Amino acid sequence: MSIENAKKQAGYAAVDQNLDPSDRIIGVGSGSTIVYVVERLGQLNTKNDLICIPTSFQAKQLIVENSLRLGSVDEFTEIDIAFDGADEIDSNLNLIKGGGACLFQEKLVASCAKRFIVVADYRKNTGLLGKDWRNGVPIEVNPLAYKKVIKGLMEIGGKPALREAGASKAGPVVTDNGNFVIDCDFGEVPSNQVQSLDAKLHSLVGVLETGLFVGMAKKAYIGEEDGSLTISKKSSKL
Ligand SMILES: O=C(CO)[C@H](O)[C@H](O)COP(=O)(O)O
Repeated sequence: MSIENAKKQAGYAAVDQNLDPSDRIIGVGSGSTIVYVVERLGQLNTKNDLICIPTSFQAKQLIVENSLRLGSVDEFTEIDIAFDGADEIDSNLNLIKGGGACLFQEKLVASCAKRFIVVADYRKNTGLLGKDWRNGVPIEVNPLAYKKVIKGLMEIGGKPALREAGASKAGPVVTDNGNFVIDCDFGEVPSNQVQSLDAKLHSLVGVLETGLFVGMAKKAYIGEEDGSLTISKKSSKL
């Protein structure tokens, strides 16, 4: 089974098994796995009843390309269900997100959602944040504050790096919100320390949002290498 098929399996099953007939306002995450969620939403007979809330420019394009109705999070602050990908998932369904630099809008939409469902392929489900995702925790920062935030991150024991755009643009990545992203390596972060790390990051002036999603996900749909599906649930929230 290819990685692409694992993503598709997770995306389709997440929609089929979680979308209730009464759900109207749907949060749409970003990345390559969410493509299959939106594809599935676009196949529904009831698609015209749904209003989809994007988390990025990419998500907006996906919604429009699949002939779904587009809404905005400043119009709908109560979202029935949101779907999104993840860069790494721990055993308590804490997440690292922001590999695609969309973490602020992703967290905003997830925070508005009654149910937040993660879709991913098997490489993401490591059980421990920082285990295989070695790029660090993505942190969105105001450009004026980036040097000060880098200093603060080093003081709390991280190894920060300003995310560079690479071959497509000279200089740093600029988010959909006009900010920079700092990726900060903290090594492996045990589940019971994710929340306190997130709080430390938020205490730095200039940090808009972090890619640590603590206790937000209700379920994770993981497409496995052998073609099977794993569904992880957060027991306390179900
Ligand atoms: O957080 C994200 C973007 O900011 C993505 O959801 C995350 O990077 C996962 O992407 P993919 O589905 O392509 O693996």
